[in-house]
Amino acid sequence: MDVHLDHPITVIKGIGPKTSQQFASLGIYTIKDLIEYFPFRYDDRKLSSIENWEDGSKITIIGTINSSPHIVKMGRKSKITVSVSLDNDTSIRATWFNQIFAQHKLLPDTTLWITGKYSLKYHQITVSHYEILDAHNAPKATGKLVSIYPATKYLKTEEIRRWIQKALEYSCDTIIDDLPQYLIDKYRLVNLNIAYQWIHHPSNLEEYRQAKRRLVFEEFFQYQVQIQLFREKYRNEHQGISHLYNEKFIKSFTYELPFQLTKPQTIVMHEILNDMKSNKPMLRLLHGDVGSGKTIVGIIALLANWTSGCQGVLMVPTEILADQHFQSIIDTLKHIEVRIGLLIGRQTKKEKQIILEKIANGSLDIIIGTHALIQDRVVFKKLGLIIIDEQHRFGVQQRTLLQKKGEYPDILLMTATPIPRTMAMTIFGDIDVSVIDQLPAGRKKVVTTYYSDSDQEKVWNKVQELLSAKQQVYIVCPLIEESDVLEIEDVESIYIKITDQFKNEMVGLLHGRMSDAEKQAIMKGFIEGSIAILVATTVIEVGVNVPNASAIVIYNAERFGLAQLHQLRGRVGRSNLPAFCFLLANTKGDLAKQRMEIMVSSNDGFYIAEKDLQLRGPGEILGFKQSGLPRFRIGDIIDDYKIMEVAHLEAKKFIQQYGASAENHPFIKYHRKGQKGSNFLL
Ligand SMILES: Nc1ncnc2c1ncn2[C@@H]1O[C@H](COP(=O)(O)OP(=O)(O)OP(=O)(O)O)[C@@H](O)[C@H]1O
Repeated sequence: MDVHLDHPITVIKGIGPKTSQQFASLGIYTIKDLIEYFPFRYDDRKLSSIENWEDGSKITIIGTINSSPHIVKMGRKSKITVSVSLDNDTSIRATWFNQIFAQHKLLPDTTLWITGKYSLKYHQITVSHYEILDAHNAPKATGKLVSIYPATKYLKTEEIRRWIQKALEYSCDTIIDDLPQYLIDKYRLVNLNIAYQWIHHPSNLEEYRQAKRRLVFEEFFQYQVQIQLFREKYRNEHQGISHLYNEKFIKSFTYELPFQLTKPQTIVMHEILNDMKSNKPMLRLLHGDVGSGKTIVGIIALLANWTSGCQGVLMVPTEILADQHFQSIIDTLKHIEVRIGLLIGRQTKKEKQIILEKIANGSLDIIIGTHALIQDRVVFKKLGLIIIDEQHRFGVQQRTLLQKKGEYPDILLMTATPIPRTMAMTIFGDIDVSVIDQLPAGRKKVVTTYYSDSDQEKVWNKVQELLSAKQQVYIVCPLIEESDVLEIEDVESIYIKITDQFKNEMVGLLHGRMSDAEKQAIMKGFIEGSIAILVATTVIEVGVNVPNASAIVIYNAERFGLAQLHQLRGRVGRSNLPAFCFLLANTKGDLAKQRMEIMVSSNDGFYIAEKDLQLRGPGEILGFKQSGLPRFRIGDIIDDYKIMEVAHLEAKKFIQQYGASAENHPFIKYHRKGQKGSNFLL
């Protein structure tokens, strides 16, 4: 039987219901899914010649056991040691830790491959992998670069490797390479079949590089064609709503604001209003550093939308933010008769029912909410504008579902992720991008300093001084990635310490495991000023706006990505008050010190992200990793950005050449079938 890439993995002999279920938990259903489950690293298990053995390095040898195993057991721990003679008449000691079950295999005269860490002092190898030499079969996973896959409790990397090998054997005759030939020639890409073989079993680094280059190009090109086609269609083929908004009203509203819009805010506002006026649906990304004043621009768009007789929504990622925006929008618009509603998960069934009815019969004009807005039950009378705040926190499907609740409504995505404009345009396939690149006048730089643990006294003195001046303070607890439970223990113990230290102040505690009602009560207290100190985990990271908070203390700052520290720091300096950020950091290493220095020297999100990138290596900065930029199977937007640029340009040409029929090109069609649909902006 011919096996094709879109066949289910169960066509492979040996994959039964149990294994296929285990693969399903990794999102693997078809042969293609399996083959495209790429290794995340390679273990170099090529035979190492003795002159290259260095203390502490990983080496691979072939040898024959020449002693009986010496076994030491300590409770559940164990150690097996044998002597292994090598080709050159010397011997080396080999030690296995905690592999007591191997003792029956490690018998004298057994010849085996061994990979492990070499100790010069003891002339010993600590075994991480071994394979007994089999006269009939080549070694399976040694003597070469060995691919290592993300494994699970049930599917070990060896097993995954074995099934992928089978899948490659089954399908190698039927794999069709339909990437346009001119691209293969122009970029000297290796054939798809070879790329699959090499990515799983490279003989050397060059094969790996060539395979990866081909597969990344393919992935990015296909992504670019699809999003560019989508955008073309969304913008050009569909009639959107031409908002005939009340220009005079908007003008006088902006005039009466308690502050003057900054120049970039004004420019961006006009860009958005022009899009809204046009009958093409808007699809725009509004990008601005923390605290640059994106929200007011969003509010103006919502008002314009309302004056043109449509409903508008603002969707935000957390209930804290929804509450906050709801309150502040009501406050900003208190002299206007616009009807504003809130829809969030915490509301009772009855409350929700009332809101849903009002949304459906058009008696609410602006609705602020969380994911709750996406549910089927939410039906709008006339949805004209969607604003999504912190857009990267939403999945693509969620955004699409919201968009389908209207007839090609205008869409404005807002983000503070520090990605340069041209990069955003490339990555998102020429989406329109607006940037607010200036903070409101009068904003002072947040004065940032870092302290070692032993130096904390100074920080708390300054905090006391600010509290005495009736200002408020955030205290952010260490980031503990492995465990929510530990994080809560930490935040609670810091809360007790702070309560004890500042006996005369109200201290609030906020973390992710609290109930929504508790969180809301605490946030309300902090916003209204009855709580002076807020001890919190990173739940306050995005969007929280309490202008009277003038200082933020961040524990274990060295554990955070700089982009994330910048976001956190953005919680202060949101008014004319002088603002302070105190980083409590363990800066023993040079790198940690350098990173803290960057925070001290700059308040510019782009600059910080760039520096973090340089210092920690591409793709590693938390801000980027968490930012929800589209994720790919093999390509990495940051590491492989050059390929993304090329793919972006080639996709543009491809669409020009083929027009709308581009989506029927076998290459695009084929991939679309296999596409899991998670990579798209919309
Ligand atoms: N032009 C302006 N002049 C003075 N203050 C302004 C101006 N524009 C906005 N503000 C105020 O600045 C504060 C921050 O604005 P906003 O919350 O919109 O920032 P943001 O860009 O959404 O930031 P974040 O990404 O951190 O949520 C608010 O208190 C807002 O009222």
